[in-house]
Amino acid sequence: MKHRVGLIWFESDLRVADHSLLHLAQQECQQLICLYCVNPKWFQPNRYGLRSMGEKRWQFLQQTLADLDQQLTELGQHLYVSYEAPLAAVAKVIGQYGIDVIYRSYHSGAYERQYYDIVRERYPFLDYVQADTSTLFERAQIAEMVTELPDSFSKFRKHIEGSKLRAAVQSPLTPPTQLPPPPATLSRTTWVTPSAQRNFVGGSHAGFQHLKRYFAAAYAQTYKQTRNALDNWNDSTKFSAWLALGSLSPRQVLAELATHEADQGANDSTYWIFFELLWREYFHWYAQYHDKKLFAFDGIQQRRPTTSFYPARFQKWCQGNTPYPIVNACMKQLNETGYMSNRGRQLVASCFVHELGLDWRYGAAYFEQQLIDYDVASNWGNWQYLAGVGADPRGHRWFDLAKQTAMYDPQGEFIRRWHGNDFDAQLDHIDAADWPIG
Ligand SMILES: Cc1cc2nc3c(=O)[nH]c(=O)nc-3n(C[C@H](O)[C@H](O)[C@H](O)COP(=O)(O)OP(=O)(O)OC[C@H]3O[C@@H](n4cnc5c(N)ncnc54)[C@H](O)[C@@H]3O)c2cc1C
Repeated sequence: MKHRVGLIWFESDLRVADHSLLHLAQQECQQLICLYCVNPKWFQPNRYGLRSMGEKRWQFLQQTLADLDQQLTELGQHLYVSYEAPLAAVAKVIGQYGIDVIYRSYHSGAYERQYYDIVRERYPFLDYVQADTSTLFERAQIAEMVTELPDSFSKFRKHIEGSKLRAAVQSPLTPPTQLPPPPATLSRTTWVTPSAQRNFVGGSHAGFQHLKRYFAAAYAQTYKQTRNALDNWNDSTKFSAWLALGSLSPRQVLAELATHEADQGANDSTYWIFFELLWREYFHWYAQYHDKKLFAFDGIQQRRPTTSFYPARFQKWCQGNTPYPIVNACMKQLNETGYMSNRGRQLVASCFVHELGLDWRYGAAYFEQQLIDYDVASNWGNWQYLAGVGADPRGHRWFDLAKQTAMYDPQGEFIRRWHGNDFDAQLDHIDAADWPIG
């Protein structure tokens, strides 16, 4: 064996199937520690005064971790969860167990990458192995676009399609049959798994069941026509939460899509699922390419928006208490379920920036807290796009909320279901004593 004790540092790759690093660790290590760090920072107020890990997200993550532990147990391993800051947790494990190699998936988040870089600097004598486990492509397959990322999604997609790269996406790997054992002195994490939301249950087990069920039915055949609906479970795939935590890989989704196409036929709609996965793919490479600019007010455009921050407006938007019923309904849906449709996200983000004149980063931070499918690349990339500081060649997207309501909720059903019509008469409250100013 090449290594005595290996460390696999899990992050957004919480599965055992289609995970090349687990296969490597199986071949190379006598013992292995499977570590996940729950960063205490996630639960403290961030620069936007929000927590990055809201309650629904935390529930889904806990279910996912418990499921991963179960999968690892079947392979002779278990998941060791640390509640210390990642650098401290990794340092402790390295020191206590004499780690000589660290396996870690590439991450799209700049801060997650920074943790890893610091570890590498502090422990230059260890071996390090990285792999692309959360994208369709590995960096070597699209090397020219990784080093010179196209400035729009269309150019990226055309390159992938023009070079017929869909066929180059590798088939998902099966899980290893066995993993090297953990050191005998490594304590086992005990689990108290929170009960599940009705539809979204964290972990590969539930994710894979959902994937199979979705493609066994005919929903994908009409996906393109139904995907913009605001509230129905089967109108879009609902794969995002499992993809975000890596309990499903995009290659697993693509493989099931191909099987579906072989069984039930390929059409515009089935193609469109691949198209949407390419959006996800683009944002993942975009986040790695633009690094911390993903979080900058002026984005990648070096053009500062004319928006600002108004605490009362922000609070009303978060609560679904604006003069826009469709926005209120979407926000209440998000707060209650941890999910919002893609169309809903576009509408509430457009309202945030254009109608309410708010600094887009606060909206992105609120999504980060609330969404169970929060994904650093897709979230901040889409917000930049809508705020006009990202990869949108048109500059910005301003949705006409009245028109959109007529199109997507013509009978007002969605708004009624989520009480979008319950809002205060006034958006900005000005006390007479404060007026006129000066
Ligand atoms: C402001 C804003 C914030 C967003 N934040 C996130 C986020 O944090 N996490 C996240 O996964 N998606 C995010 N999205 C993208 C998209 O809204 C969700 O992926 C989608 O609604 C999830 O539902 P679904 O799985 O049913 O999607 P489907 O319509 O079934 O799409 C299939 C898959 O394609 C990918 N996808 C679809 N649309 C997009 C898109 N615009 N950008 C990137 N990937 C896409 C997702 O992985 C999705 O699961 C955001 C979009 C907007 C406008």
